[in-house]
Amino acid sequence: MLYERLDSSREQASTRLAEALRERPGGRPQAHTERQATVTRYTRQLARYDAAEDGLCFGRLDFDDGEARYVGRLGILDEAADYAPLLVDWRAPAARPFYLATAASPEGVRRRRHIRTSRRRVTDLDDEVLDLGAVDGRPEHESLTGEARLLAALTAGRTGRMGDIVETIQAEQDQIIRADHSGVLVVQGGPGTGKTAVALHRAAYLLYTYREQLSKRGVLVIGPNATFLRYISHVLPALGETSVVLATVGDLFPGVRAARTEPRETAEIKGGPRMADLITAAVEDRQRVPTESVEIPFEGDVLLLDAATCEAAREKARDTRRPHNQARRVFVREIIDTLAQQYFDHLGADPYADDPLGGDDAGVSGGNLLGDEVLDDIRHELGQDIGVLAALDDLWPVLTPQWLLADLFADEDLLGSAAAAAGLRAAEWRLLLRPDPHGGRADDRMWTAADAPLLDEAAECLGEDDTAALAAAERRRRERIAYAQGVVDILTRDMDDDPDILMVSDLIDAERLAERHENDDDRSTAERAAADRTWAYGHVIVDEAQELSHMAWRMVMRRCPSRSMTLVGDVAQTGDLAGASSWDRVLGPHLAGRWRLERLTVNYRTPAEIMAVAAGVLAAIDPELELPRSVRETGTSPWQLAIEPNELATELAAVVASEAADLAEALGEGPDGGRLAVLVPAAMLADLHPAIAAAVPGATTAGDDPELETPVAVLTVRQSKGLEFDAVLVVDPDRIITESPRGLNDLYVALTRATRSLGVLHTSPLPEALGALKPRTAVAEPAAR
Ligand SMILES: Nc1ncnc2c1ncn2[C@@H]1O[C@H](COP(=O)(O)OP(=O)(O)OP(=O)(O)O)[C@@H](O)[C@H]1O
Repeated sequence: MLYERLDSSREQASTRLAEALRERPGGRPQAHTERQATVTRYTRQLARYDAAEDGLCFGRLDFDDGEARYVGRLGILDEAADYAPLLVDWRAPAARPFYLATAASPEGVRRRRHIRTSRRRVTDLDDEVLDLGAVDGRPEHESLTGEARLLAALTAGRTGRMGDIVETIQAEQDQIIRADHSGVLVVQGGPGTGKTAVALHRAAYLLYTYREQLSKRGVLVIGPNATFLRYISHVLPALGETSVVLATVGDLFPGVRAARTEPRETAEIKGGPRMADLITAAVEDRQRVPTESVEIPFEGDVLLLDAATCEAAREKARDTRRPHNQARRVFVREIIDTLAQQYFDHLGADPYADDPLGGDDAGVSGGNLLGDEVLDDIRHELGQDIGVLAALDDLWPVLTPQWLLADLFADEDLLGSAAAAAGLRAAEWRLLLRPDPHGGRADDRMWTAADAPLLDEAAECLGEDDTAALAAAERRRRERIAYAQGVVDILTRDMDDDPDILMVSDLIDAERLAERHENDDDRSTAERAAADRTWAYGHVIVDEAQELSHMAWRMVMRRCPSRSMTLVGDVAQTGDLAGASSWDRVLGPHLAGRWRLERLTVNYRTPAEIMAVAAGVLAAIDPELELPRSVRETGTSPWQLAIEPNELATELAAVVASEAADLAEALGEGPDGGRLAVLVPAAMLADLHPAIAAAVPGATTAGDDPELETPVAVLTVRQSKGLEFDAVLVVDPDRIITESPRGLNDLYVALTRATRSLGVLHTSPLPEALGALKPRTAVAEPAAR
């Protein structure tokens, strides 16, 4: 019955969409906008219906009073019966007991039923009876909701794409998903505790609950890298939400692609708080006062621009406290006024002299023979004069963020001067220098992820040179008003002057009518937001938030002036040198204590046997940090295998082939078959990948943009952040540790990526923290298998 309703809603939406698309809106801008809104509305509806197709209804609650309530992926009402709910959207308050009711606190629920369907057929039911009196055997984990269904979800093979968890959200996760959307919520949780899942479901919940508000401003989800964003990109569409912007920090500066990589130490410097001062100083350094007077040829004469005039103009411009490009208008006006006066005085005093500026009598003749309009004309001429403009550009150039930084990083003098003002040592700022193949000016592919926050900071200091844009906007506004006035005139033309008739012009005047048409923009909120650096999002979610640098936080905060944010992460997993070791320390400068903390404590991904090994590494990072509790055991111990250095590639390839075969046997091949990750020190990736690729032909992925849906992925630890696999092989943990000052954190991340099995292969002695690992005795030579 529910599927029949879904079909009929879908049909209705398709028909309306087809009608809207056939419509010819004609010349009226409003008709065009209305048609676009209709198309968007029905396209979204259809996406929502399609997303609900699998597992439309997945739960049923039976209450003590005999009421039965069905819970599913969207809400369906019975129009024939007073809009009684036939199916409750999982995000609606009425669905909450499905996630929260427990035997200890049943909230009136007698039975919770998990319903599994496959292609519209019910394939399985799990019942939980919450009435304590009626239960013989109580569930093993009292705190788990829908344990059987949950464990089935957790032990299923990985697919290389993250899935949604609406059917099995746990109580501690539900609290966070539905937490009040105002203010900053920080969610700290160890590996596998569902931080990413919770963050994405929270986005879906907020869009459902505050749709009106959030669909206008949009929701931004920030993740650590493009591979991760691809991994999570299906979750929100599967929940029927398509209007969220997914981005890395490197994507947040529109028009720039962070295509280059750089040493960690350089990125660390770029992420530090002193960079804000460095950029302010770099901008100030571009507001110059000449050491000697500048000679400017003008109309056959020579004007003199002295240092004192420039200094005074610079002070006036700086006093406006406007960004550089906007304050420039004041600087230009001051200089041109002075030059104009100089020329005017000279013209009026002695218009026929050969050497106008040299004479003692220049400008001192008392009254000027010429009128003010001449002075205005001179100003105008000076404002167009190439020589004057060149001098102004030299003293206070119009700058884009890209030009500012490209010049700065390419020029030792500029960089050294700004760095000294910001308190950077030479050894530090020299890391920022880069040889510039582009002649000092920016190419949009020359930037790194750590540059994006710097470009954003520069954009704040520089501001837009909006003179031309303001003039164009004013011109467009006048055109719109003229058009709207025409509309009002036509509508009121044939009406009598009867005071009892309400005229259209009584209701709306041309100016207001024009304003209504101002927002003619066919792009979706997400598209407009992604293209606009100054866009203020309605809510911002940051995943792997521990990785963000100080400068990145400054940029992210600018994207969300309302500070309605959800930040999820784990300080024990910080790999970036500029990242966080404590939330307090990292968020303090931006939020001054105005944030609240929630914790997730249960690890759904990693079995207890693997977490026992990871526990040693966590203790080595910081004994105070808490290990999340694993929800299940597999009975399989992680293992270690010592290998001779010169045999690493061959042996590793053989182990990979045998593990991949085991996985395929256990989980089958194809899209739902298992996924194996080989996590290697970054310096060894290029050497090891070919041997592995040869051992499992056609089944591996590696490189800058790995394809996670292939059976075997060879990755650096950094690339594996936030991801998960059925089986994981970690290569040379000792080298992973020494590759970075946060090497132990990296190792902790690597060890906690698996849902089933973990093996560690090493060519040097195992780090002490991995003492609990047992040798791989059970595994024979691959050839013998
Ligand atoms: N309530 C749940 N029901 C089913 N699966 C869940 C649930 N919570 C988490 N999971 C699964 O557990 C795995 C780990 O979740 P997720 O990646 O969100 O964890 P995380 O805390 O972000 O991990 P990490 O910090 O290690 O990257 C995912 O496969 C997720 O789907």
